[in-house]
Amino acid sequence: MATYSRLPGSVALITLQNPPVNALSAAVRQGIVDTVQRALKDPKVTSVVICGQNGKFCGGADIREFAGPMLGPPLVPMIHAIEAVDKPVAAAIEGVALGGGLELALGCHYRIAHSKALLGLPEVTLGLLPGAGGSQRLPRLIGLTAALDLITTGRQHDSSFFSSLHLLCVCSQSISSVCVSGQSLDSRRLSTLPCPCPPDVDSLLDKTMVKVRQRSRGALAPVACVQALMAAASLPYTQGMEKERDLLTTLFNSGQARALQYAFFSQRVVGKWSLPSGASWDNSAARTISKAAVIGLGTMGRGIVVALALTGISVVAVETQEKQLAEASQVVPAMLQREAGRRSLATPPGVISFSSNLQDVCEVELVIEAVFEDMSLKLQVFRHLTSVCRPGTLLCSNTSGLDIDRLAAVTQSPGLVVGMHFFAPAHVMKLLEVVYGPRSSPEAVATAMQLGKRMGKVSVAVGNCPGFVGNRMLKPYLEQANFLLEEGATPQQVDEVLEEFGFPMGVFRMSDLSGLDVGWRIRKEAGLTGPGVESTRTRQGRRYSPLPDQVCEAGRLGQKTGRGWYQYDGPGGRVARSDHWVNIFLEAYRAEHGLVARSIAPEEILERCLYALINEGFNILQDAMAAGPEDIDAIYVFGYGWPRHHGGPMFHAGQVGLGRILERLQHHHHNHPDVPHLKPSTLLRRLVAVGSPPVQKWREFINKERVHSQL
Ligand SMILES: CCCCCCCCCCCCC[C@H](O)CC(=O)SCCNC(=O)CCNC(=O)[C@H](O)C(C)(C)COP(=O)(O)OP(=O)(O)OC[C@H]1O[C@@H](n2cnc3c(N)ncnc32)[C@H](O)[C@@H]1OP(=O)(O)O
Repeated sequence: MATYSRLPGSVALITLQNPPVNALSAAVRQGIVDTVQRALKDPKVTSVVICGQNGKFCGGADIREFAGPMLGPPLVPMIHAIEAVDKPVAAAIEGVALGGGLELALGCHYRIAHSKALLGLPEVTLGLLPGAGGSQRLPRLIGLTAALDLITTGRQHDSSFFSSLHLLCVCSQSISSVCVSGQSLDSRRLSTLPCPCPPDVDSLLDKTMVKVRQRSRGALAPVACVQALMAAASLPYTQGMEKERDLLTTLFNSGQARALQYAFFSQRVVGKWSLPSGASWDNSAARTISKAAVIGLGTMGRGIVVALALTGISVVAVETQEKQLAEASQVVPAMLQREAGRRSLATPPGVISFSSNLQDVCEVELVIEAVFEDMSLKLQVFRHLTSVCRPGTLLCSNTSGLDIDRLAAVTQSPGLVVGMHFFAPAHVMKLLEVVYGPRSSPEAVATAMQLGKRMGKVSVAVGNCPGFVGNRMLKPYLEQANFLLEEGATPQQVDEVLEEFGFPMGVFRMSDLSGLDVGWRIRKEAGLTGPGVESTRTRQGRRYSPLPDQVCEAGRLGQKTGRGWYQYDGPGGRVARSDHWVNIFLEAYRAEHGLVARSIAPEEILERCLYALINEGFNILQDAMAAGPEDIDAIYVFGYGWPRHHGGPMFHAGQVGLGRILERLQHHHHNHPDVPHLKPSTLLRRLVAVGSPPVQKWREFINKERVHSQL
């Protein structure tokens, strides 16, 4: 709703009220219409100020309402009516003015903002465009060039940025004196102004279109944003508004908008974590950490040190290898300085001290072990930590998939052990998997989750199983990609299909980037390859592709060696080029194993890679290793490059249709009975059997099934 009050003198104050961000719900819009009418009718009122309750102007249209029928007064005519009134109306912006909130402010005649307020038009991140006149008014106020950048990226800025673009008036006169002076409002109505364009407007629009298509492959909204701004640059306001409405209608009805809005809410749902034990975000107290330590200063460890220091935590950075320590003590402060310069930090960065002595962690409250991915080494470190740390210190491991409970078992307080699985580069990547073992205490989980939030991460609580959630699902995906090579595909073909779907990198380019030896080492540890293991295509009772092992054995470890599934300009090269060696190698491999190459359709490539991954997601939900589909989807969007406009693997399954996913998995499993990952999960079958409920209902369904022991 919106409340009306009269300030001393002749100013009417309208306050938007819809906690927590005063989103423009039907009730708020109705409140605005009613209170503006009241102000207009009151002869004593000569000017109007619109503000938001609790220090927040407005977070935009109420996204929750997008799922249902549009009720209440529509936004576009409401804003237009405000712009048209003959009493000056000012938006007084505190906190945020985003999306429809900023569009409302653009319909006002004046805008005043608190220096810390954040403003922007982030609709593109929700698969939309600023559809309440924003795409037409903003360029008329700040010019086409600046508007293109703001609207196609959805970037938010503080008020000093917008003051410099003259979006805000630094009011030397009060609103009431504007009225008293009888200044005409004509020039304050943005819809009446021409759109300032640079001389090379066509080239600017063309270049922006190319850029947005490259940046977010397959995404509709950025393209529609450019089209709306083309209209602003070339058409009168009324026709521009028609174009805005048409584009918005198309976007609204697209699956992409639904996917992006789901992604917005799933990011928030995962913060409200719960464990099978009943412990949850609202019943578990977190400790506030001010001193931490990181053990191991390889790539991951260095990033973690920086991520911690950026939050103001002081860090003891330990590395026992002298050479590595010397290098890290040069590199890490520079990384920290660079990162601190990029962000506006609320507190100064924490102090980092470097040491080669594990004893130096004895005073810290939390330790993150980030040594080599080797269980015996990690066990050794945990044994040592439990003997040198103060009782009560939280011990965390950055393992990417090893058993947290085995590490906990060698400590004095297994309840204080959790996994904190960062993604490289750890100070940049948004995802953190917080892994709870059977003995991890709610306090330890809550502390790791809160620490992740402080570091600006999307933290997701996951259960302790090999590979946790992200890497466990990656396994069948990689496996299918390798099988496809055996059957006749090339790395480029597979990668192109996945990149066309929207992944920034296909599976083989991604493997080259991460280093092929990572998986090789894990497979050796699992006894799947290595000396003495027979070179067959069946291992440990299931189909196995030795292809990636053989590529490693040829000394091709990916970008770092200049050769992998592709060739590069040299070790560390970035540009992947197809390599004749790989084609010859694949042909020889197929000949050796009596395989006849066939032409494989892009649909089969996509289905086998994605549906195998999705199927594992259902198994993970069934095993209660993730609390709900939103957790899996957030992990894939924030950690594995899953295209956000496809929502996440589980959301995508719902959009494709669970029946269809089941049918295709059955088909592929029938063709490949020795591949267990293609066998449809029981949960998927159960969901199809009850009519394929929407993804938002799965959590409830799974919990009920569990109670009735159906899963
Ligand atoms: C069928 C064809 C029809 C076609 C025509 C239809 C015509 C319809 C006309 C529409 C016109 C379009 C209007 C406009 O252009 C569209 C928009 O405005 S879209 C919304 C744009 N705004 C945003 O994207 C802002 C999103 N929010 C944020 O970025 C952040 O929440 C924040 C505001 C910066 C605050 O951040 P934090 O303090 O960190 O808090 P949280 O993020 O955790 O949020 C707290 C709480 O609030 C909920 N929430 C936030 N914003 C909204 C919102 N806009 N609507 C609803 N709810 C919102 C959030 O989910 C959290 O909820 P909780 O998890 O606590 O339940």
